[in-house]
Amino acid sequence: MAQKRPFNEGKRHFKKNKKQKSTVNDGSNEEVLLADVRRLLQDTRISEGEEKEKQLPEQWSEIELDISELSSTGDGLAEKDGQVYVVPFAAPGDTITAKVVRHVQDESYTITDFLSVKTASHHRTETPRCPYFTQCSGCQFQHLPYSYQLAHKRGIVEKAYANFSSLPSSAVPEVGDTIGSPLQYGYRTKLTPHFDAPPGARRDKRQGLKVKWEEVPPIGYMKKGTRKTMDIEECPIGTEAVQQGLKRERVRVHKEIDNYQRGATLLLRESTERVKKGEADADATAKDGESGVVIEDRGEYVHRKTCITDSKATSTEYVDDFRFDNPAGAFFQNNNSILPLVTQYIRDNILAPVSPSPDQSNGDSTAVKPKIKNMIDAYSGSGFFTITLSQMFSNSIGIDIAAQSIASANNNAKLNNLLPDSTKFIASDANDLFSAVDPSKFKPEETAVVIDPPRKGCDQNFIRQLLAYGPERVCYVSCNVHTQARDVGWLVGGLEDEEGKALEGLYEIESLRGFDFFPQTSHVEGVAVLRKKGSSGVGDDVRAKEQALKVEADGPEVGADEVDGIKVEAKSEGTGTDGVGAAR
Ligand SMILES: C[S@@+](CC[C@H](N)C(=O)[O-])C[C@H]1O[C@@H](n2cnc3c(N)ncnc32)[C@H](O)[C@@H]1O
Repeated sequence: MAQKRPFNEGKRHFKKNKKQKSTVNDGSNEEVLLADVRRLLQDTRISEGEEKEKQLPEQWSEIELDISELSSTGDGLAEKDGQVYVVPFAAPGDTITAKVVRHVQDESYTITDFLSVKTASHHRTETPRCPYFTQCSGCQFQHLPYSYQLAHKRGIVEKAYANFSSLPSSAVPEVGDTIGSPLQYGYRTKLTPHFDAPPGARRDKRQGLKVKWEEVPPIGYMKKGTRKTMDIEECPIGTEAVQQGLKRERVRVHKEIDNYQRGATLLLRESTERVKKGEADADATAKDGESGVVIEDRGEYVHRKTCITDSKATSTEYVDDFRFDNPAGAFFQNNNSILPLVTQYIRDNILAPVSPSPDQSNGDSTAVKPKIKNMIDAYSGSGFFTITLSQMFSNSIGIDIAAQSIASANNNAKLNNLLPDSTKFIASDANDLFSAVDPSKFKPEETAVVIDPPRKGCDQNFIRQLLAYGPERVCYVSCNVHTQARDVGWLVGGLEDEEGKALEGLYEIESLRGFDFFPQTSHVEGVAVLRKKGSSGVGDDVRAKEQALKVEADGPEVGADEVDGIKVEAKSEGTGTDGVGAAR
């Protein structure tokens, strides 16, 4: 049983009804967890003014906890005596033996380490495939059935909009079922395990000495709840080619460790060679079993999959029949198996809904000419959405701050036979985009905007400019549904301009759902489709904005690049880093 003593002896602990902190948030794990903790505490909170001395278990003591729910960060939550305990690798209904790690005094919650399951929940039905599950920080849900994971992720999207959008519930539609990943293990096309320098390496370097490796360090991922790297020999969420790459890289590092002067992050990125069956190089199939090559039968093609470890080498991925070539170290979506589902979903939803006319009773709505003919893909990376959606639009423009990604995007447009006068890419900060849009060429009522920013979401300035431009439709894709909810909240409910004056929101949420890009983890990719409020035509307010934008867009600036109605400052540098799954 847990030993108890007054936490922080001598101090009185009150359950306060204190004013909650601002929810203008950064979508960090801590903030998301806190929202769940506060909501759980609301049910147990004692009335204002009432005092209670809180007895909290000692640090590092063992306690038993009854898990009542899963947080949006993937942890089990247990409430006990007005304190919430955060327990990794748990399931609602479990009784868990856990170790107390840290009390977060001001917010009445305690971080614990998972030790063992005392009584198993009926949800705990799966045998984890990974031997490191419950130690490695990468996966949270290998003990839970996939249907449960998907339902939980729907709840994450619901809570994100309830906690972080600042919208009334009436403005948020029912969240759709989470679309599952066709592959639930063996899906991840990129892994980045790392190893640390030996103790004293910095001092040796400062003294000009060669770093001494007494032994090969652990090569893997962070151990849950620590800053230590744990040795990982296999990672079953990686694709077969990537897992083989992990084995080879481990052997190589073991041999070459003395050549390293510091710790390092290893890159394991799948690359695919597509060969038509029956054609000359189809003897590729004969290479099945060849070390490092994984053969996949893809109908009329054979896919030969290998693992690249040089970040500058080119990796190739096929999404349906679209081909994407990227430097292996650059950002590209990591779960290829779900990408055809997400692109098809966006194709089905991005245009204003069109009702088939009576002579189209077969439901073929393609004969109805949609009024939207332009697409702007802000945060385009190497063109994934621009290219997979471009056939739907007369003009598509992708913008990304990373010049390297834009170079790849231009190359990818060529590889997919897209015409340069209809699909273009520009290296620029998305924040500069809408102030430079010429609405006479890119009419807002004829334009849909796709947004797929990094985890931190959009800059407020970007949102203000998007509202000023006012495209007919917006499709917001995000690997962080909490910052997405915040940003969508501004697009729907408005925000302040730079002088603090209220800017009205222009949109309503048409649909909202998650896609499970990362099975076995608590991550969920959100897709929100927005339409202009009451839209079918162009209102006076939009016409006024068009007029204002025409004035702003008058005359090219020095050094500006003009591409068919969009004038932007070309940027020569960018991050180009992977914004997803920092643990790997
Ligand atoms: C999550 S990735 C999405 C990339 C692309 N949509 C895809 O699916 O491959 C986010 C992208 O935003 C870009 N980015 C980050 N900040 C930006 C900014 N201020 N303006 C334009 N692009 C930016 C990054 O370079 C990265 O390519």
